[in-house]
Amino acid sequence: MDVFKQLKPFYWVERKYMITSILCLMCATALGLVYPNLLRYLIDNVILIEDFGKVPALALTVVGVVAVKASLQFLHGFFGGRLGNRVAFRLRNALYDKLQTLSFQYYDKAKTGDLMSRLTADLEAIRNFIGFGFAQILNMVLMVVFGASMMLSIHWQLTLITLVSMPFLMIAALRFEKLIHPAFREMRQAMSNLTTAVQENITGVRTVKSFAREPHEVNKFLVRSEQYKQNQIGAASLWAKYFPVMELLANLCMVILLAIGGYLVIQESISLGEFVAFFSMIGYIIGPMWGVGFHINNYTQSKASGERVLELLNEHVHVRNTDHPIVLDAQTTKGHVRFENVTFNYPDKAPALYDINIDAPAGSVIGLLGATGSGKSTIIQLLMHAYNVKNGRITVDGIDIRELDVQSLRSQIAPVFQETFLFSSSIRNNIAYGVKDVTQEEIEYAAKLAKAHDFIMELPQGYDTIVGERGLGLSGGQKQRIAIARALIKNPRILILDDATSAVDMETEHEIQAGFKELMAGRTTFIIAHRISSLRHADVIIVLDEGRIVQRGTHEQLVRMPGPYRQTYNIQYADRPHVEAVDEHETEDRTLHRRVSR
Ligand SMILES: Nc1ncnc2c1ncn2[C@@H]1O[C@H](COP(=O)(O)OP(=O)(O)OP(=O)(O)O)[C@@H](O)[C@H]1O
Repeated sequence: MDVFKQLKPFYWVERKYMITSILCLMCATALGLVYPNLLRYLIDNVILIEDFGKVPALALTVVGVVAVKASLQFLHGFFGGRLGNRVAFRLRNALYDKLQTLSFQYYDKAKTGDLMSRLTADLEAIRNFIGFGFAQILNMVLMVVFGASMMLSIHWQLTLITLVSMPFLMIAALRFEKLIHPAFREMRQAMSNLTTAVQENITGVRTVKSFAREPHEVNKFLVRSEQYKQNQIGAASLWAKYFPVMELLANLCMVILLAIGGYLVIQESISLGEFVAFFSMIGYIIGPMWGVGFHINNYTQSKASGERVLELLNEHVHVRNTDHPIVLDAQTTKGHVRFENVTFNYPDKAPALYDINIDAPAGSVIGLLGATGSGKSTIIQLLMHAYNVKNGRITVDGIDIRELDVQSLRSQIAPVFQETFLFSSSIRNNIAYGVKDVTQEEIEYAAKLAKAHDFIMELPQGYDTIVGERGLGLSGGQKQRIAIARALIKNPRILILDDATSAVDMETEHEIQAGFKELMAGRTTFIIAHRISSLRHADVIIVLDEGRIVQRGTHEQLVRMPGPYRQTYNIQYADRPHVEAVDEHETEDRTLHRRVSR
């Protein structure tokens, strides 16, 4: 019950729906008791004494009771539905909010399929249980209490004899629940495997096709589909066994009742009316026994779902604001960035950065060069406060970024990453993603600077063209240019170009960079690139190797020094005369040389 205690804030605010729905169901159940009593009255006080004048009144009473009971059942469904949906709505929004606050560290390990199922299937299980399951369990208990008390009040000995097979019914139901519960769990797992296969296949369709792995994918799906089928068949055969057993035990009650009750009527120990009422009341006890397995299963499933939902809601947020965060003012922020003795490691890994010191005055351009895995992107991630720095500090305009409001810090930074993510929306919306209230002119201006305007205008619907999921339908370079326009429109103090022009050809890169010049003016810019041509104009170029800064200086300085920068330069400009003769350091640096050149 601890799970439901923790979920209380989500359903307790809707208690008026909950209480009304439960009350309606209880009243409907209580009204059900009127039928057996009417029957008893009809037989004993009307038919047996042939006083048929009372029949119309009795018939009208039945109609009235049926109408009221139906209305109550409707209200139970109506309020229960409202309750379930409103609780699910609150939970869904809370989960989505939580997903937004969770830090990069969480997403490094999170599984898409698992998160999706928490937001859909698990929420659905909770919605059903809170909306209906809980009331049904209460109602079940009530039916047994009402039915048994009434039967006891008519003839307690007959009640006890009739209910002799009840414990067996109960045992059978509980045993069934024990078997069906793991079967359901396996079925859900099999379903999840199946959907993961489909999801990965669709997402990676290009890889599948280009490696001609369709038969392998079909086989993989067949195996999982077969597993799901087996689970379904297993569950169906459990149900198939359950029903006859329950039917047998329930009918045993009836047989005992008919035999002993009939005998008692002949003996005139009970009246015929009482016997018939008794007979129709037995359903009040047998019904809940049938359902007990189903309801317990429903409860355990929703409890498991509740645990999964709570696990996500209670997930630790690694990067969060301090109690009194400093909000960066967009007007006055200058964008002076400093890294002071920053050493950083990702969880459970060796440090990705060692003792990094960078001073990037407002408006300067910093180039970052280094082999794959040397820590360039990590520097950028840390600047965006994606992870917490524990050793050393990073400041913006002299303020430690841990003191800054995370949102306000990130609103001053516009990144263009290696991999461009586009939403399945119009190109206009994709460019305007990071800002509110933006005009068409501003969008076009940004697109022109990013050299995206011309190709956008060539599309049949121009800026209204809907790009497919993750930007399918556009070339890598086109996607990147949209991403650059998206960063530009944000008008940030700090601009990050993380291999931003890697997907465009040299000529376009040249054009974009011409646009960058205008754009970078007055903004602190970090450029990560593998092409010297992208960062040769930087004020300072920092060369990284395995998390350490190994060289620092302007292009002109670095190209004159022996070391990885000059080697990279020589490789990339191989068709031009080498800057200087290869010296003795060159041989030592050969390994690094290969790594840097990528
Ligand atoms: N999210 C992460 N979780 C754990 N380790 C990571 C994570 N991101 C990067 N690393 C590790 O940190 C080190 C530095 O990676 P980083 O991405 O900063 O390199 P990079 O220089 O940007 O490489 P590239 O040029 O390939 O983008 C690598 O060893 C990498 O495996």
